[in-house]
Amino acid sequence: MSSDLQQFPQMLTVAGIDSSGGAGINADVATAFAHHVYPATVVVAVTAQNTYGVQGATLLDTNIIEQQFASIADDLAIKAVKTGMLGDREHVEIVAAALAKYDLGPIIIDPVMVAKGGAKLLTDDAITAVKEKLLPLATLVTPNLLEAQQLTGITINTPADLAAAARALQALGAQNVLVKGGHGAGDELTDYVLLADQSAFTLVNPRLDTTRTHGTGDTYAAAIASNLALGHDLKTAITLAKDYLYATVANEIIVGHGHGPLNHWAKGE
Ligand SMILES: Nc1ncnc2c1ncn2[C@@H]1O[C@H](COP(=O)(O)OP(=O)(O)OP(=O)(O)O)[C@@H](O)[C@H]1O
Ligand SMILES: Cc1ncc(COP(=O)(O)O)c(N)n1
Repeated sequence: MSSDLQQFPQMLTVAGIDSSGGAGINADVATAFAHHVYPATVVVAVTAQNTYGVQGATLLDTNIIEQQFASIADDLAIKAVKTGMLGDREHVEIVAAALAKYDLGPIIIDPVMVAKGGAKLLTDDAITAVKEKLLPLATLVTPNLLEAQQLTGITINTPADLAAAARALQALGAQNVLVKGGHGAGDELTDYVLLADQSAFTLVNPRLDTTRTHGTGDTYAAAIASNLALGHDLKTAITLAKDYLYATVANEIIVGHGHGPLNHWAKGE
């Protein structure tokens, strides 16, 4: 009986498709494969974009989104799930309801709001739904600095502000918090992690002089989800994901003419 066999590690990404292949579901699938994890996908949005920016976006009908969740939950053995671009309030609520309904393992919420080129990927009125419906389900939330400010109302200028914003995100219901520092100033980028047991640590790396950073946030969260699907604890999953992400930025590939995609093969194998 196949059900008696050990299932290959499986993760799920719930996000948008990027026609140019560098961000969203495309980045998540590439990241999962690089980790030898099998990726399933719930497509929420289809975007027309390239390395210059986002030219168009369509959110899918909510029925087909619910059906995708049901099809996957009926068959696969998902060990971790991550969300990315969800578009608007209605889609945030549909996704939150599905995440609450099915057991898909730890839930990583990447609260994607704005693309690198500046295009809005989440409507303003959806931010309340993210706070009220999604964050209480989050094993880990992974905002960048701007998203952390939007979600908490705290302006982040100092390390103390950063810690306060992370605590505020926990108060909103996220068990663990990773605030990404890619939008910070200076030669060093600092990610701040606050774990459920109230311990905190930072991950610091040099800022690489490159514009090829399309999909860094997606790749980071997908690598964390992949590591969790492989059985790592959360702290190890985050630390390994950060090493992987850095390698994907450091080992450039030349695709497109703007904010190019990452090198998801950077770690070899
Ligand atoms: N130029 C760079 N050099 C090295 N690391 C980088 C660089 N840019 C971003 N990173 C790393 O990528 C991670 C994600 O950064 P960022 O804060 O930009 O997330 P994000 O805004 O969610 O990403 P995205 O714009 O893809 O959604 C961080 O850990 C950051 O340190
Ligand atoms: C479908 C989709 N999801 C997420 C992003 C964010 O990635 P980035 O900020 O690197 O543009 C994106 N551009 N497109």
